[in-house]
Amino acid sequence: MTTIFIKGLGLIGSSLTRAIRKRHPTFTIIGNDADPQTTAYALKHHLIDQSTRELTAAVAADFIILATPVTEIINDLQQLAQLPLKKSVIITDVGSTKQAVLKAALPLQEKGITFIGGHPMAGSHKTGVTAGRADLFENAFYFMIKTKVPDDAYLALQNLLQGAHVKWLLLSAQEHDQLVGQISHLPHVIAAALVNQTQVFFADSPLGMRMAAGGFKSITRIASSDPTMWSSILQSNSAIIIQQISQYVNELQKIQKAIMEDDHDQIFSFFKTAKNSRDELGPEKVGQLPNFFDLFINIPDQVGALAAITQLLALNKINLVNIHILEIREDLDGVLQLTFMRENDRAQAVKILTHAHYTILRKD
Ligand SMILES: NC(=O)c1ccc[n+]([C@@H]2O[C@H](COP(=O)([O-])OP(=O)(O)OC[C@H]3O[C@@H](n4cnc5c(N)ncnc54)[C@H](O)[C@@H]3O)[C@@H](O)[C@H]2O)c1
Ligand SMILES: O=C(O)C(=O)C[C@]1(C(=O)O)C=C[C@@H](O)C=C1
Repeated sequence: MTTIFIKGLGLIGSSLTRAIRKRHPTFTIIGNDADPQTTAYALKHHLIDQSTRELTAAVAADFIILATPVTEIINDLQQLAQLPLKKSVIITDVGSTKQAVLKAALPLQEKGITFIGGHPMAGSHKTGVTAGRADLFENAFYFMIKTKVPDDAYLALQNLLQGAHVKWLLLSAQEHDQLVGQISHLPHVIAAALVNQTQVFFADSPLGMRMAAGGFKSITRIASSDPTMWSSILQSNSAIIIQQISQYVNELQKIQKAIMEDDHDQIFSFFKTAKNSRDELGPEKVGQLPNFFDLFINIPDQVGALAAITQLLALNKINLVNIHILEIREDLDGVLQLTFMRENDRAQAVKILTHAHYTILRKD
């Protein structure tokens, strides 16, 4: 009997358990998450077989998967080194930075325990167990970090995650952090900085940002990502990201200078060079953007208002992936973001909620 212990049943952890379940239905999955609602959901939907609040439950495992924010992964690797784990266990993580994680895994490796740093290059700005899906990683790259482990350990991990249908790529922790610093961490900093600067720009006319069309929304989608996760990522890849921010600021200064000098050729070449590179990437290679469908509605500032909406959707068998209150001020209505997996679910929800006299604000 193969036993998996997984800590962190959010977007990534629950997507992995879903993929493992598909390929290895007989494996026992023990789940650990700080949020009791998450473990309850995971049990109810058979994503895990047992839930536990204790890391010590990992001693029974053949595979341990750490899928919490990076700082927590680092913490757990240190704790795991103190436990009497199975000699044959394979430990892996999904954290978005790898040098700091590998450093924290050293005490385990010194004890002869196999640790393989991992990172699926797919995800979303959505979080939590309800946003997870078995096909989240399909055709995405999945980085594995080169370490001194028995060759068959890589194969065993790949076999475990076969149901995720990823493209495996082996690289060093340093190469990994440089690469994802540029193509993932820096873009998240830029998106958040742009939203913050826009917010300041419109400080006296708060409606300004709401006028934004496709351009602003495309470049800032990832500014909706989880602040806990992203603080953890930047703090564990600080030296690299500091350098990459400087190089980006240089690029902005170049275009600022060209505009100040009214240098048409420089301005044209700035956009032309970018267009050529971006066009080469092609939409099909841009990575996994899961098709989530958002609906924004007014929610009255009344006790039970949220429950009334979720009950209405549940009664009509409409599956919600995520629910998020965006604004709620005393005595004023708030904005509720409802996320659906399928466009049809959202269309049904619009019909039902309109019929129940809720105001639909927008669909994204
Ligand atoms: N979101 C992405 O796009 C993406 C992609 C690849 C890798 N990652 C990495 O995957 C990891 C998880 O990210 P996610 O997007 O699934 O986040 P998430 O917020 O959806 O899930 C994290 C889960 O961990 C739980 N958790 C947090 N602290 C905990 C603790 N101390 N003990 C037990 N459970 C705890 C949370 O309750 C939550 O269920 C992060 O390390 C992140 O860097 C994220
Ligand atoms: O699609 C998104 O929203 C993501 O941000 C996914 C994304 C990224 O592409 O930067 C985010 C963090 C990861 O570690 C890997 C993937």
